[in-house]
Amino acid sequence: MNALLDPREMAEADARAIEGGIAGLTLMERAGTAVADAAARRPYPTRIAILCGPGNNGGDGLVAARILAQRGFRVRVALLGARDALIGDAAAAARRWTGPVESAETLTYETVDLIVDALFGAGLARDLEGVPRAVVERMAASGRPIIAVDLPSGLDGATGKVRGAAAQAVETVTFFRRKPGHLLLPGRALCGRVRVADIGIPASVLDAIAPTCAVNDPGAWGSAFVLPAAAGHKYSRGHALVASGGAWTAGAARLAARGALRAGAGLVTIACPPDALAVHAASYAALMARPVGDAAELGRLLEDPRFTAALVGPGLGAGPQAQAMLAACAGPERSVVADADALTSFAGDAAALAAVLSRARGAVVTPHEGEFARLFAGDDSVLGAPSKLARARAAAARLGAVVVLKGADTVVAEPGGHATIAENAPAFLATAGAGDVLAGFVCGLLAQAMPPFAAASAAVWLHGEAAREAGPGLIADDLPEALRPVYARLFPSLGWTGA
Ligand SMILES: NC(=O)C1=CN([C@@H]2O[C@H](COP(=O)(O)OP(=O)(O)OC[C@H]3O[C@@H](n4cnc5c(N)ncnc54)[C@H](O)[C@@H]3O)[C@@H](O)[C@H]2O)[C@@H](O)CC1
Ligand SMILES: Nc1ncnc2c1ncn2[C@@H]1O[C@H](COP(=O)(O)OP(=O)(O)O)[C@@H](O)[C@H]1O
Ligand SMILES: [K+]
Repeated sequence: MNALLDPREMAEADARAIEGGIAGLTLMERAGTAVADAAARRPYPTRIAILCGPGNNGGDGLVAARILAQRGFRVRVALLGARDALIGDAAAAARRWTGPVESAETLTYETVDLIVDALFGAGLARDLEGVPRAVVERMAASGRPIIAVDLPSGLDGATGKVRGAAAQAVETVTFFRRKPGHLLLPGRALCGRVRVADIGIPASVLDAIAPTCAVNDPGAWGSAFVLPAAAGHKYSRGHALVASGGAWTAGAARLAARGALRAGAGLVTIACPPDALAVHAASYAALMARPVGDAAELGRLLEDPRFTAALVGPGLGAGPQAQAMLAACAGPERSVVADADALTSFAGDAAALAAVLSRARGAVVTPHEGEFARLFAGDDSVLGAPSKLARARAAAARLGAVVVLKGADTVVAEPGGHATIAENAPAFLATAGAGDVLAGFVCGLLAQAMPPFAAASAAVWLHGEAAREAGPGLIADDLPEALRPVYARLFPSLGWTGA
């Protein structure tokens, strides 16, 4: 698992490494060396200004300054605050810097080729105001390339939000593990390229910290991924049901159904109003279609226990009918995915949605920000949570279900607080129907009995990879097809031998 550490967990990792016998100053020396290496690799960075803050982030900058000066670069150090106010390891790093120290407040950039931003890192405690904010804003306005130490100063490592001001970096050097703020927008965009430097903190410190947030990649869910078994048959791979709207809005369900089938469900049936039957039956040979007039008929169809997962929402139309369809799908034998109109049907009434979902074997909801805001309207403890990560976690706890909060930085969270953050979705994935395919991927994985949190995370990652595979210009129809080469790479990496 590729853990992401919030600043509190990172401080604990530092502390545990120090308890284990690695001096804090040694960690700082390695951190500063990694920053110096990154600066030295930039094209022609002969004149480097290093802006150092009052804490250990500034200490890293002072170490980098010394090393770069030793390597022959023309280095200027500019400090925010008084030199004799530095304490601990940062004070020790300052003693090892024998050159002049300017004031960050008055620094000018005419003769600077590269800036190292070592003002604030994990210790950012409040919004930047006054002098620190002005320093960051002038640095940002200088137009010079900036290498950020740990985080662009002013960026909150836990939330990915800018607290007052932050300067766009071309590169960010962080230590040991990335933080949620490196992946959550706007943080991800502000960091530029992120390098993770090994500063000698042993990975074993993570056993005690037990981080609950991870990068969404196969390391987060690969062990739960269900590979086709030699002795399997189509029913053992699960039967997914996708509820469709009428003939005019049937495309959404078709995209989802095709996604579920490509994701590996053994069978996929579209349940649709009779007027849409012809369009579904004629569209895609591998899909089955069954006419279902209302929720009661859907319930009767689902008396067949071989239906292992159901998706309700895409193209369905919001209202009591969609609520009843979702309720008909939620049973102890079956996992459900509630998307789109199924979520809007419960606008402002998340408790009612939670009650329905609680009857399902497993439940995943897949809102985009608009659906999320509608569903939790009036619930400030969810909508007012400090980050996208915190909102998704609060929503998952409220619903007792896995929440996929979509966007360029899709967060998947489960009620216990575990979460993944995606970083592989290309911007061209924002296209009509892409969300329907994603819901279908989730449903297809749930149908194969993959646990909901793993299934939802895997679906989001696969969706991003499929988009990359399809490339710019993609439309939603391309996504299910593009899953095949993604699976062709993924399966062997998970130990599948083709048997
Ligand atoms: N031993 C360790 O803990 C290590 C820490 N490292 C570095 O240390 C950093 C964390 O150091 P610190 O915990 O000292 O924190 P920072 O150096 O990030 O910031 C803390 C300082 O900034 C001040 N401050 C916070 N918010 C402010 C605001 N809005 N306006 C004005 N002043 C503000 C605080 O009063 C404090 O003086 C990491 O980001 C990393 O760069 C690395 O050297 C690796 C080892
Ligand atoms: N800027 C972006 N970069 C990458 N992926 C994005 C971006 N914006 C949206 N997405 C993804 O595109 C999909 C859009 O889904 P959704 O909003 O439900 O659209 P639709 O209802 O048209 O299918 C989601 O998976 C979302 O995560
Ligand atoms: K910084």
